Amino acid sequence: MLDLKETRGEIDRVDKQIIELFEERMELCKEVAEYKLYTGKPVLDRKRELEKIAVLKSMASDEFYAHSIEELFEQIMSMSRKLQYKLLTEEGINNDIGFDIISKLPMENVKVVYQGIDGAYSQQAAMSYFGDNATYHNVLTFKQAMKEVRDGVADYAVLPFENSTAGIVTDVYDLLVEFENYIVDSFDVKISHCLSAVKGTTLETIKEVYSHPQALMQSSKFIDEYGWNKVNCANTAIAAQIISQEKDNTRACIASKNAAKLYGLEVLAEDVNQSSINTTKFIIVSRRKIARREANNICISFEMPHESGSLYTMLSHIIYNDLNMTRIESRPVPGKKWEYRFYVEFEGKSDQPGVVNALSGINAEALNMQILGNY
Ligand SMILES: C=C(O[C@@H]1C=C(C(=O)O)C=C[C@H]1O)C(=O)O
Repeated sequence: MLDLKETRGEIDRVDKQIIELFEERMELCKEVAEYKLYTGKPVLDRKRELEKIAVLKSMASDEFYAHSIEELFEQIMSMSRKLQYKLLTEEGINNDIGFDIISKLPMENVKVVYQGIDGAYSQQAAMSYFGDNATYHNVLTFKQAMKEVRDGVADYAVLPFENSTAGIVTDVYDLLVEFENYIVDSFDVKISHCLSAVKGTTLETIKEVYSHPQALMQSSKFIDEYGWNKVNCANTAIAAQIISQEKDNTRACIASKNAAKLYGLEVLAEDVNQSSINTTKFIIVSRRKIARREANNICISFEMPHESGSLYTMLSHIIYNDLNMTRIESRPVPGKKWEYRFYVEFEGKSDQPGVVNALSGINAEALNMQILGNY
């Protein structure tokens, strides 16, 4: 029988050679990086990589090894690119992610826009964040809020980003890519929904419930128990306004207690959301590319070639630079069937070397990378 210790000793000897050769290869890659630094040639040369892989695979003695060699060299070349991004970053290339670092968001006499009407949760969120020294106005769509921020009509928009029960607010995710505005802060608001209707309505007379799709989802258990139809509205407060105008006791709405009061409705049931920890994360959006000094979250979006392993390759930049990923979401790419845009959030600051390395790597290797904010 073979001696395990002896064979392992042989493996150790081979591994030492692999390390020496790997380091020798990486030193050569540094020379390539230097060449690229002077010529401005991009780090990634996928054509060269594919040619190399084909040649290396043809040197393998069987199919199994050919496959392993492909994986191994994909990794080795990925390491070599990461080293090159790091060197270019150290030389000041790709360093300027362009955020102005500020100590505090300007809050005095600012114009704040929210979606919905009086009594909307977004209004409540906006007022709790900016307080009495801001002026507030509302628009009917998230897109209009984004436009007003872009055009300077408003300094900030306060938009819902994600709910702990119903998940992400997909329209807001899409708009963050469509508009060149930036997330500058985020905060949580505890949400408690009420079922409200005009006087004379009871749980027995109701047939339809009006609200925003998110609020309907968050209260679906309660609504479905009674078998009521759900009717989508642009906003919970708009739903309350419609119910108060229609004066029809087959209809009710899901909205805040505050909205019920504002539109003269009676509250028939409180806290109808299925989760008692129902919370919505709101974001503050600005057209200025600013980041608070203590901001420690970065959100990016990118698309990728439709190839096996491409998401893995993108995320490897985050892992390699020791960054803690806190969110990953995907949305369909407009006009492209079954292709997705990814949204990745990780901890870090825009001027941190590891962040700069990761962003330059993803920017070079993904399609349409955008930094959505450092908040
Ligand atoms: C080293 C280079 O940079 C990258 C890494 C490669 C490698 O490690 O072999 C090949 C092509 C480039 O994507 C190069 O351009 O030669």
